[in-house]
Amino acid sequence: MSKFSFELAATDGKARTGLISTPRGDIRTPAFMPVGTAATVKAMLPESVAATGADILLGNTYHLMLRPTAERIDRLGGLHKFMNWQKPILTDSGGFQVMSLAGLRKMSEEGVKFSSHIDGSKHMLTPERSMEIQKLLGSDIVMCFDECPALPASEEEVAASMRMSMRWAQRSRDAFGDRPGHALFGIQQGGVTQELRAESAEKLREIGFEGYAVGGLAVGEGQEAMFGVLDYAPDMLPEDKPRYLMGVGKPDDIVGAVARGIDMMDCVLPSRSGRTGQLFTRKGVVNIKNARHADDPRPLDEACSCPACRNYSRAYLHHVFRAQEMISGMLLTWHNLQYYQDLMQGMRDAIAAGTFAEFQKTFHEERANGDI
Ligand SMILES: Nc1nc2c(CCNCC3CCCC3)c3[nH]c(NCCc4ccccc4)nc3cc2c(=O)[nH]1
Ligand SMILES: [Zn+2]
Repeated sequence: MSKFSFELAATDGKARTGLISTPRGDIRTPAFMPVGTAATVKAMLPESVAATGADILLGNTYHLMLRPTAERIDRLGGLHKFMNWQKPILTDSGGFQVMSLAGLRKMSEEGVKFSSHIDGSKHMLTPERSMEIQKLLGSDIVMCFDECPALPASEEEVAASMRMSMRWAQRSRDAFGDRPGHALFGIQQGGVTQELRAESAEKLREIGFEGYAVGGLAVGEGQEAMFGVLDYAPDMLPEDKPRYLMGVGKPDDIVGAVARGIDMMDCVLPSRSGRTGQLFTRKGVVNIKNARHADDPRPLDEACSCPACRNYSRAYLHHVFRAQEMISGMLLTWHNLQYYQDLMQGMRDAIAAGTFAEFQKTFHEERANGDI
């Protein structure tokens, strides 16, 4: 059983490119991780997700503990076997999803009591239970059980919440146990307050993790405030370990985060917006629902290698979207995930070549020119 390790290959300014090695395969960084909430990346076969270039995908403790339950997935051989994805899987710890999805929630030092948004059944998540669920799922990268404070929140509330998350991080570490080849990532909290971010980073370093996430962002603070935090927060985390920015984001958020030293990101945006007809291209977002595409014989993006761009016209994509045909979600999701993976590959190449500044310049210029 080989172990979990991270090698930096090159840096360009604060941007880094490297490789996370795990027993289930390597993850090229900077990496974008598609979200597979209910043991599926919606509208995609696993082999299609792999074909886009994704090295790792996300599973979700909250959804899977409710349905079909972690115990059932364990009995059936674990999440990799269950969903036919043999590469690495990272699972979030569930706390964030409880706060955004569950009904009737009761927070305490122990954890969170909540009722299922599916059938109203009662559940409890604690650091210990979250570690147990993620172990039953068999995920390769496990996230600490944390609390992400909802905005607006006073500095005192953010401080108290961060300190509870740090106590939960210790309990997560203690409950995780010794699992060679698997990783436990700590999650930095502290809102947009530098001193609180520093206190959180110090506590996480003391406990010691195989990777570190920047949490508590992309919760409505806006890109400027998020970048403001990213101008200092990643540097507070150990330089030789992966840095994971949770829940991000739009393509320009991603480029800006990589420029500030982030190695991994996840977001539902490419898949969710694919299903609503929002298509990401180098020149900006195309809304395929718009009538102007009805007679357009051109591909969406002639530079894209995905099936939607290789084999179909904009007119066809417009038609199947309007007709709400199932192939629409499949093609549009595939395109958006391919766009995100091509964006990551472009950044990995640029950082390795020392041309990341030019990459950023071209990225923004192409989008500004419109005419998509
Ligand atoms: N543990 C934890 N998770 C966070 C998450 C969930 C990351 N995706 C998990 C996947 C696992 C399964 C589901 C997702 C976040 N997501 C966001 N923003 C998403 C913003 C967004 C929402 C909808 C559309 C686009 C962007 N901020 C986050 C902060 C935290 C955090 O502090 N702690
Ligand atoms: Zn495409």
